[in-house]
Amino acid sequence: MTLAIEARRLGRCYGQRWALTDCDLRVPAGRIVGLVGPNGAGKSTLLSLACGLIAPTTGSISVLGSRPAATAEQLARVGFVAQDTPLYANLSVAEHLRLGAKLNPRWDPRLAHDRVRRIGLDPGQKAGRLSGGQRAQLALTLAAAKRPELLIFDEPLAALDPLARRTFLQSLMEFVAELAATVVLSSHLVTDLERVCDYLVVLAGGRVQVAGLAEDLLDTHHRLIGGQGDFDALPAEVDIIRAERTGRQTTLTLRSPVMLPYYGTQVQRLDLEELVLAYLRRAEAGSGIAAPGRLLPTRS
Ligand SMILES: Nc1ncnc2c1ncn2[C@@H]1O[C@H](COP(=O)(O)OP(=O)(O)OP(=O)(O)O)[C@@H](O)[C@H]1O
Repeated sequence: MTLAIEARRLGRCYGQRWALTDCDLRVPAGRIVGLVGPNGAGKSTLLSLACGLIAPTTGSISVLGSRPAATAEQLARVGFVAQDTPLYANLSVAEHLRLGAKLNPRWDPRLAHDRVRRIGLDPGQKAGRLSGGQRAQLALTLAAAKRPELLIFDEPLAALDPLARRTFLQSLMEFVAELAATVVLSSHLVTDLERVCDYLVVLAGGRVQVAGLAEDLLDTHHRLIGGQGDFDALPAEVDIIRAERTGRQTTLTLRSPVMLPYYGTQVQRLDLEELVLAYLRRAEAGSGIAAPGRLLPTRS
């Protein structure tokens, strides 16, 4: 399997503070990847490592099979749009395209010009006068016209209103279909990304909490609702992500690679938001959940 990003025991420290710890990831190529996590989770740090803007403190990362930013050719294979869509305020849209053509060996002028026309940007307009949505579209155009194999966006939706978000994601999907590239998008909210992402990485507290194909994650995570003693004998391979008790009722959110044959309990599927929230709550609690035998009430 071709990997877009492979990280092994990856860590990054700023001064005394670890922003990313023990990160193991194998992100397959050809996917639209959602990198989700709260403020300070380490998303920008991971993406900056993937682009070669910063170096690992521990472990290693490879992107499309090579060390990030190792060569000019490797740089050309990766497009990166940092947070706040950095553009030159005093340059016009057309000047941005000319600059892109000069700096990028694989630049596709047709794609860039067609796209600017389609989204109705005035080529003479200075970037500093564009709206947030227009800036995001210009940044997307510049990154895509590089014809990268991997396109990375750090929180591209944060400054956009709901309509601009939709338009941006729609444009992104068009580009993805045209470029056949792997795309990584980060966000605080999985709801921003769930319509477009087919692979999910949840980061919290500088650690990867869960990663995988969205459909596999949905197939292997469930909520079980039952009474005391209903869950005494969970299979060993079950990972309890979250346990809540109200009165006599116990609700477990768990990951199980096997079918759960529990009679007398309700088994519910989770949506992606519920799944991500369960992992974020577990990370916030700081510990992970104890092994089932220790956590669950014993049958009397
Ligand atoms: N250049 C830096 N110097 C010192 N600490 C940093 C630096 N960059 C990030 N950090 C710290 O590393 C941790 C992770 O930050 P990072 O920006 O990677 O998280 P994030 O998930 O992208 O957050 P946000 O969603 O708020 O942008 C935070 O505690 C942050 O304060």
